Amino acid sequence: MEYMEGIIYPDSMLPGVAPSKRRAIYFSTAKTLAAIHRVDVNAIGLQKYGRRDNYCKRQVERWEKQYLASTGEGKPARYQRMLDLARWLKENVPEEDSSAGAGTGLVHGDFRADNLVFHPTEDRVIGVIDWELSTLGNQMCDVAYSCLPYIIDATLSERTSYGGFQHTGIPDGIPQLEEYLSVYCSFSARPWPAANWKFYVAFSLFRGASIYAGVYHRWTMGNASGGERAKFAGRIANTMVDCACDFINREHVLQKQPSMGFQVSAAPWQEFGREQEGSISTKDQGKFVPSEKVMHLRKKLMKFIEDHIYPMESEFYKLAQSTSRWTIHPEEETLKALAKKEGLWNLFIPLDSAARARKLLFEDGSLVSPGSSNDLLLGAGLTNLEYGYLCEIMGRSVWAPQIFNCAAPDTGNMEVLLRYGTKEQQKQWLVPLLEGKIRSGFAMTEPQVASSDATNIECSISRQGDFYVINGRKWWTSGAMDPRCKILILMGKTDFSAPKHKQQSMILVDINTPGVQIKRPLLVFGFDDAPHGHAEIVFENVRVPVTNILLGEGRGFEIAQGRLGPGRLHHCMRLIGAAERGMGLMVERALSRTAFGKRIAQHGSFLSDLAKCRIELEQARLLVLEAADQLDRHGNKKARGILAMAKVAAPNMALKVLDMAMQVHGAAGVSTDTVLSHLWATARTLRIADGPDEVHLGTIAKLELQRARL
Ligand SMILES: Cc1cc2nc3c(=O)[nH]c(=O)nc-3n(C[C@H](O)[C@H](O)[C@H](O)COP(=O)(O)OP(=O)(O)OC[C@H]3O[C@@H](n4cnc5c(N)ncnc54)[C@H](O)[C@@H]3O)c2cc1C
Repeated sequence: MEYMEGIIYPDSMLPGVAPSKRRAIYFSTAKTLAAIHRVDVNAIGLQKYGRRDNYCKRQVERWEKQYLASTGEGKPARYQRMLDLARWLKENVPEEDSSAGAGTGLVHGDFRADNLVFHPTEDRVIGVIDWELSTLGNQMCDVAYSCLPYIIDATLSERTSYGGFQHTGIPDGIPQLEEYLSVYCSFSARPWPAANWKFYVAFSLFRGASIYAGVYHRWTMGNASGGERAKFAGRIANTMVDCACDFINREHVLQKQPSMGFQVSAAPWQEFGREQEGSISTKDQGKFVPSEKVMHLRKKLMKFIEDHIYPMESEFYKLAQSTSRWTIHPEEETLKALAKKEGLWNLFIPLDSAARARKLLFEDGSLVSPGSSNDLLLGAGLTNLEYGYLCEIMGRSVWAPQIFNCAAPDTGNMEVLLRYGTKEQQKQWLVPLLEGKIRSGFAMTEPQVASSDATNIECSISRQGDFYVINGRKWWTSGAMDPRCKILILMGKTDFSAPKHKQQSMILVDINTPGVQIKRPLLVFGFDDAPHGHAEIVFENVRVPVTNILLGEGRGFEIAQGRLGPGRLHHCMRLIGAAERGMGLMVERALSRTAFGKRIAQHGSFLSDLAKCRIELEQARLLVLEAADQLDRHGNKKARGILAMAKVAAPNMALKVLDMAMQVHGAAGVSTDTVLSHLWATARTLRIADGPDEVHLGTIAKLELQRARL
């Protein structure tokens, strides 16, 4: 046991808690119970903690005895229906109770809302208290007991009705009983409990009644621990008995199968796992089967995002919509430190680029980055294909990539410095970028010319002695509004008279150089993407040292090719993740919302649209993985056709899936109350940014025609 700082929700209706949080709280409760039930008691030395078999039989006898001891002559009145109930229970103990096999193990014994401690800011259980009644035995008793709020409201107070959610209506956001049970079944790998549900619920009410009868008895003697509220315990005890008797007499208590379009199969845990991972698995053999190492990182990333980033999203948005929007949320830096500690850092760096930087920067031992191992700074030694499986996960939240130091445009800029930077340029700019201490921008696009054709760029870079002087206007320089942005890679012309593809150069510009004027942040469908932003910037007689040129004058196109290949693919990978998130939210909504008498998930039109989304998503994923594989094996130039295909397919697919997800959410979908609209807006820009669709389609068609001519 240890002290845990957290929240306890004493009322299972969760008054004052937002609906989305209520849902998360209930699902976390179900997962926690499943986790307790999955504990291998032998492995932790608890095999002798109790007898596993005949748990219910023994429990009914024990609680009947307790009841008899708390009621009768000279004590509170004994209720005949309670004794009838005990008899019914003894006669109806499920057969499975007599064995010590599946479904038996660690039992908490008092698993209810106010025995759970939740994280102070995230909706997940961090502690389970009050293990006084724990033992080994039939775990379905815990499950039914945890479902009692649906059947009865047993809070101690003076009321006439004690109906549970099934009587009063489910508070907004709290899942249906069926959903709650499905989550439990999925996470515990237990079959759907319909067969003996009547018994387990009746037993839970019986046990509750016996406990309350004891509380009431102690109150009559003046020593109840619950204070004055204990005076209501007698009445609740009898209400529980009545409720159990009614329950037993009901024809239907739980659907035979979980409906709502999902089936709990023989191995629901595995099913759930597969769903969570999309089509990715290491179990099979084939071309796109990630290694154990990659799968390990993937799971770690997923957990990190679920545990640390999803719960912070609304906080990040709140700051980004406030008057302090252009500042960094302190938690962002904390999470970066945590990600680094967990080895989830700079994963985008391809093997070959890491090798060059390692040689230039670290081999002579002159440069050791304080607090971080050099190997960590240069990523995990992954190929583009391997990174594909990970980058996808980061795409699920617009806030995630930067936490792992894998956000655009920093990744592309680091890639340029890794591949083409001199030792001095690397020391000055690459190292702090790798460490996540500064951020960067890429300034190519100009408002006055069609910038999808970079030969149009007009910004001039002219040499004057030991300096280059830069004049021009750029816009959509992403990340330049970020207070941590210190360096820009600028593309401009060093020689207007040279052959078309030799006029351009790239140069490093310290954002604080005199003459760099940030004019305004641009908005994407109203999103300014604070605190990073997309800036319009004027460069007026900006003087930078000649040593800031990258690779040499006239080499801008050469660098652009190197920068854009992996960078483009990273966008595609993230779009797969954004679409996966959309799918998840869409399904969750469709399963929980009722329109015209049935769940949205039960309407035929939804099912066919959902299936089509899944088909398109899987198609796009395969294309993206294939492109990454070809990039690894053949390089940028040879892989340009498939890269172009992925770049067209991924945003179009993501837009379709996210649009459908928004549709299922109704008006909420187009609001900023869900992440969908922001993910959609970002996906829409990627039909333009990093080259419009038409340019990529042109590349694909050109290659196709060339092939026909060969
Ligand atoms: C959110 C966002 C972030 C961005 N971040 C950056 C950044 O960090 N740095 C940066 O430099 N730029 C950035 N950009 C700019 C982006 O790269 C350019 O918008 C893109 O290259 C297109 O250039 P353009 O806007 O000048 O469109 P134009 O070149 O004017 O093209 C407009 C349209 O013309 C059509 N077209 C163009 N070429 C063809 C063709 N060959 N065949 C048929 N039709 C064609 C297409 O429909 C195209 O959409 C960003 C843009 C957005 C929206």
